[in-house]
Amino acid sequence: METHSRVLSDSRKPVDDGAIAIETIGLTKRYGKDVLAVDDLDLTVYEGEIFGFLGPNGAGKSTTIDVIMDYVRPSAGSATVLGYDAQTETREIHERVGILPDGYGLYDRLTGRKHLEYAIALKQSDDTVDDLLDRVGLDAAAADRVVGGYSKGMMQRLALAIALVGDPELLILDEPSSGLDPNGVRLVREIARNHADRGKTVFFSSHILSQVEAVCDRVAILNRGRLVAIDSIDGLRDTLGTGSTVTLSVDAIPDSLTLGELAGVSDVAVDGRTIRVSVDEATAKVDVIDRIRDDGAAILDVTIEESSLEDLFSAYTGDVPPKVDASEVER
Ligand SMILES: Nc1ncnc2c1ncn2[C@@H]1O[C@H](COP(=O)(O)OP(=O)(O)OP(=O)(O)O)[C@@H](O)[C@H]1O
Repeated sequence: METHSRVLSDSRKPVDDGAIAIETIGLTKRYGKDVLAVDDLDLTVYEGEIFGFLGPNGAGKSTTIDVIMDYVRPSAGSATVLGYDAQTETREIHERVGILPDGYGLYDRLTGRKHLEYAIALKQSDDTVDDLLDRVGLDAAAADRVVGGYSKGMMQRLALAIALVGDPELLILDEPSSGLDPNGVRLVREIARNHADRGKTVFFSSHILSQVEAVCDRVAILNRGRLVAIDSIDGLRDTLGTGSTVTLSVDAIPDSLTLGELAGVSDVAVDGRTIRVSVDEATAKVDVIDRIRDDGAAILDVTIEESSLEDLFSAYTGDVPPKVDASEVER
């Protein structure tokens, strides 16, 4: 398989290259001699974007976030957040950023309410606890219990509420959907959209493509510490031709099936009264449906399966991403 070692060009920059929310230049982080967690990363995120930061486990996403929040120091390169230097103007950054970290950092013996009260005091915000609870779907009774008894989903909702305190200019979400049920996943998306609709920035880090693609304007793909692509999801799919599969049930297979002639169609397979069509251009999906009707078949059902993150990763890196054993990672 072809390996894309260069960073593909960005086909969907905001029309008006507005103010910059996050910028890293040559950012590099080594742990000891052997681990190169982030490797010469140049990244620009614009204000008002929902920016997806995608990569398999161990790609360096959390380390990048750790550097831009000054939780760890880079080995080389620099980062700015909202125009402030990540290393020398940390206070200014922390006042303006809300972060949902990977791993909750919550205290078992404190109630959810106490956590929020502390966060509100720290940010000197006029938010109310009840309003924040409401935004993340935690009820008041749950908030009065200690966090030690919370489910993973409840902890994630509480951590999200803490990130929202003070209505930050930049919201950093590191694997925000972990532990959440589908309603919680939807809630994260709504919160991200609502934030961006009000001109604020969301940096959404995840290894799950479906969650990123549903909400992000642009994405960067990180692999083994290196930026391998930065574009919209559709742009990535189009560039790579990893495309989607359209599966159609029809009343009868037409005598002359002319789908193979369509631009953007790479493969057609027929099984009984099911037609499976691989397309490598987003616009070809609708053309496939039109053409089958023109060929004389009635369509009874259609499903569309987009290429998975694994397909995209494989296309960019030429191999399956490495899995990192959590026990190997000292935090
Ligand atoms: N404190 C540390 N000491 C040593 N190595 C580390 C440390 N933190 C991270 N690493 C290593 O750096 C690399 C990048 O890890 P990082 O956690 O940034 O990746 P990630 O993309 O966020 O993945 P995940 O989603 O699994 O957290 C991995 O190889 C990891 O083992």
